[in-house]
Amino acid sequence: MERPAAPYDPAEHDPAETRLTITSPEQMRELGRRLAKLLRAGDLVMLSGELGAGKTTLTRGLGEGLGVRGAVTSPTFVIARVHPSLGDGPPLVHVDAYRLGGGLDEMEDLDLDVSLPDSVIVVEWGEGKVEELTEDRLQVVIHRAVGDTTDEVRHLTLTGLGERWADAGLETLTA
Ligand SMILES: Nc1ncnc2c1ncn2[C@@H]1O[C@H](COP(=O)(O)OP(=O)(O)OP(=O)(O)O)[C@@H](O)[C@H]1O
Ligand SMILES: [Mg+2]
Repeated sequence: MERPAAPYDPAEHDPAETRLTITSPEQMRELGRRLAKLLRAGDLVMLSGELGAGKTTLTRGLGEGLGVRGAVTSPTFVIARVHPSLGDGPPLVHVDAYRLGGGLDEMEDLDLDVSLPDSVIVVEWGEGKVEELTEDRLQVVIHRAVGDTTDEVRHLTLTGLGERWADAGLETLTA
């Protein structure tokens, strides 16, 4: 008799971590297009980094790579925007959690008319607010060189948490 596989225990695994340096907005967008190829329905991507770090620029590339309708812009007047797929892929739900005070409950109340498990969800400013959506998530932290505001260099750390990301090929993004 075959033994059932042991359940995945996050405590026994190091999170998958990949570091990257990006030198222009175009390259950030290109990274988004490539990262999109690793994403699938149900994925949660959390983007952190200060104002102007490039979170929305990266999301624009994600939208292009996923082949969704509508240009990704800063959701200034809305908390979340749904971009349906132009093909048969998952929709992109782009959330700006900056003004999402109460966290997830509020997000469920947004009445997005989309099934979150069937979507790729990308959240800006989501720390402490959306983690409970899923144990598996990809955290992207964007650091900007301090002091030089004209610098286009960004340092990224991508951390894949949970079984979903254990073997997802994040390291291929550095190539
Ligand atoms: N390497 C880079 N990657 C991304 N954006 C860059 C880069 N270099 C310069 N920029 C510029 O920085 C700005 C990033 O803006 P963006 O809206 O993507 O940031 P954000 O992190 O979403 O900010 P916010 O917190 O206000 O939502 C753009 O004007 C972009 O042209
Ligand atoms: Mg933004």
